[in-house]
Amino acid sequence: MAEDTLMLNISSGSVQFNRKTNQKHLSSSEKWAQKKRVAKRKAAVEPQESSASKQRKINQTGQQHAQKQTLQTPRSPSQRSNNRDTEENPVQRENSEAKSPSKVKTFPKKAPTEHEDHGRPFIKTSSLFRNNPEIPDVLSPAVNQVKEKVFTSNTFEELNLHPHLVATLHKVLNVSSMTSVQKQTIPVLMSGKDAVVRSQTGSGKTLAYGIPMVQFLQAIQPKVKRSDGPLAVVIVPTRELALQSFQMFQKLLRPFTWIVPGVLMGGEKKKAEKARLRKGINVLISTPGRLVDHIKNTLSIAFSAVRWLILDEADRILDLGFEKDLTVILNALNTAGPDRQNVLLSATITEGLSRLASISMKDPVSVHVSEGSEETVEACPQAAPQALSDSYAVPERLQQHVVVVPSKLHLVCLAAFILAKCKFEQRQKLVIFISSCEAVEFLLNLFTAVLCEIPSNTSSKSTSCLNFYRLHGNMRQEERTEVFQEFSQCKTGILLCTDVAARGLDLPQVTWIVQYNPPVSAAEYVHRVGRTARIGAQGSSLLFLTPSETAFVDVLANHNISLSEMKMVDILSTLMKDERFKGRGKWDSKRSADAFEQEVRERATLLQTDFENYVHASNESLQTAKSALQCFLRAYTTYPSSLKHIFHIRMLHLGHAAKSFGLRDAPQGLASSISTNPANSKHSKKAKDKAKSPPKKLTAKQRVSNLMRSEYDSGMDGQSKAKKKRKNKKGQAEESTDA
Ligand SMILES: Nc1ncnc2c1ncn2[C@@H]1O[C@H](COP(=O)(O)OP(=O)(O)OP(=O)(O)O)[C@@H](O)[C@H]1O
Repeated sequence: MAEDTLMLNISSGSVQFNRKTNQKHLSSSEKWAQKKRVAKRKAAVEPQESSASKQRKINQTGQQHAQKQTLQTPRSPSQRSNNRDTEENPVQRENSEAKSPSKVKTFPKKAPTEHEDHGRPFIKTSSLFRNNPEIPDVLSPAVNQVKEKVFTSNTFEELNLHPHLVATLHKVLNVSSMTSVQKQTIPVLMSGKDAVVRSQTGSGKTLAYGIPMVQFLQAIQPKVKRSDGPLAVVIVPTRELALQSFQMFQKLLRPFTWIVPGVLMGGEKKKAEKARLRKGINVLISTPGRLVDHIKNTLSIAFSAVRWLILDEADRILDLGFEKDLTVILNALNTAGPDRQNVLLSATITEGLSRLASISMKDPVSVHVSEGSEETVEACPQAAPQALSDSYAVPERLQQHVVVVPSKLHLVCLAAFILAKCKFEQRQKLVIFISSCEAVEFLLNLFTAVLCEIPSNTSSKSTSCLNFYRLHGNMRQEERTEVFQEFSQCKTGILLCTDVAARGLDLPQVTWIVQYNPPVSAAEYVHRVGRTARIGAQGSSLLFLTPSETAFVDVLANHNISLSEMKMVDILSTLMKDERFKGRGKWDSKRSADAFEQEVRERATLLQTDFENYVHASNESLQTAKSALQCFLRAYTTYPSSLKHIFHIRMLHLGHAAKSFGLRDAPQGLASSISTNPANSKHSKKAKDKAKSPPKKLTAKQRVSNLMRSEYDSGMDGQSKAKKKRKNKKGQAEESTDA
């Protein structure tokens, strides 16, 4: 750790060193330090068995030198005992390090070495492969995976639909036979009943409600007019999903030009939306918060004609603490309208959903698709959703993997995986889930700079195949829409995103889903992986876990989800194909397995060095990395209490987590800044005062909700009260000027 601190100290002076230019000025102690760094780096990339004797020698020399240093600058007992990387109580450890500025002064500034083979400005990367927790074998328990048949042999002609609607399905939407969920849901909805629909991701739920709704609307006599206002209201949790559903309705309604669809969503100009509402929208698709905003502030919105209410991804809408918004919406609909049909849909039915069903529906029919029970349509089973909540169906052709990676190696492992798929394979489209907007931004910049760099000293092909995109709640709406459309259309690319993209999005031809940060629940796991293997297609997913998180595999098994293990070393060995990360020695493929592994480690270390050099090259990139780390840690504190035994901040090693953000050490004061208990923060008077007052306790649900709200700040319509107040005032002003 002492060396790490030294490096932080060097870089905080924003100095880029070059061995060639600095070497002749080195003093003997500097030369010694340099030798030690080279030796340590060598040891770091060698297999542990073969490097043992070398390591002993280094340790002996190091001990002698350490004695000298101790004489120069006294060190605290806690520092002495913490000199070794340890997994124990990392928060305490980080605090004790933060309190010891003397450690920083222990070493004179050193000229770092340059990597001999590739001319990288090289400072030093502490060993990636030492002091990591042991990687346990992951035994995914055998489960009876729930299977749902996607397609049926039944055609839409059998449903007695308007011929133009059938023609549109064939010609515009390219669909001919019904999926199982459509076969079961459409007749129920055409008979006028309410329904709770659960079927696996990518099984065609949108058309399952879209078709009967359009059939109903086109048949209304006299014909629907714009001035009738909304006859159908569709609520979805994210803006992208709102846009996607709107586009689907645009297609479906093509032959019925008198029925007008419209979308309302956060981030769009309210004034323009008000104008559209005044003109008249018959099928209104909206995110919850924005609809509530219009209910409160737009005079021209009226629900007297509403006959359909659809809550898509209904469990998510409830999860996010949108209950209040939903109550406002339901009250507005109930007081104004005639009888209407209510439909709730999701691939994951939770306790919350059945609660929602009870507040908003009348004798709902439960449609549940699963193998061997294609005809399972039960009337009024209020208890059924609860009973179903234990097992989730995932697409049959989805290959699910898990890889256990120590925190320190997370970054290089993800990078190696991206290179494996997008540089060395063809036509791969990846979606990578990350827990915070800041970390998405950070990784985008880092990967674009380091992985897409075209090396000047090799003749290797351009890495232009690495097409990075990003999607998260802190982006401007126009940018979000643009990225969503572009990524939908691209043949190959990598989307780095938060959970804003987890639900409902139908992104064509996605081949891999990577969960770089684990999801907050088994249900969210199901929705994330559901962005691939849609509508009977093939797809794969990879879940990253640290050694301390492997019990999450059992949580998934409890929902009948089984994963197969991928080995970290197999992912890292992709680096053997990339000449940019070639190690010191000449690599010969005929050499032993040990030598191969050593070369892999060396290359991984070089890649990590590149990341760290990029991060430490400027104060700006350093700050970005630090704040991304902080957001990652904050997100980590928000796992629900039922998963705290697996995902607890106390189980994280902050120094190792820092490595996964290209930082050479955990930033000072990190533990106190992310601590949920103010009593842990001993640095400021304010914090001490705070500690005296009892901490404000939030429930797990509130914490998740808060995180999600900030995550989806605009995307999920989650707005702070103050912001809402301001907006409401502005909205009222707009409304009065409009009117
Ligand atoms: N009968 C069909 N035949 C062929 N393709 C279909 C059919 N019905 C829907 N699709 C297509 O399947 C894809 C997935 O549909 P949809 O987005 O409605 O799935 P979903 O069940 O709502 O998924 P999620 O749970 O992830 O929201 C879409 O591209 C849609 O156009």
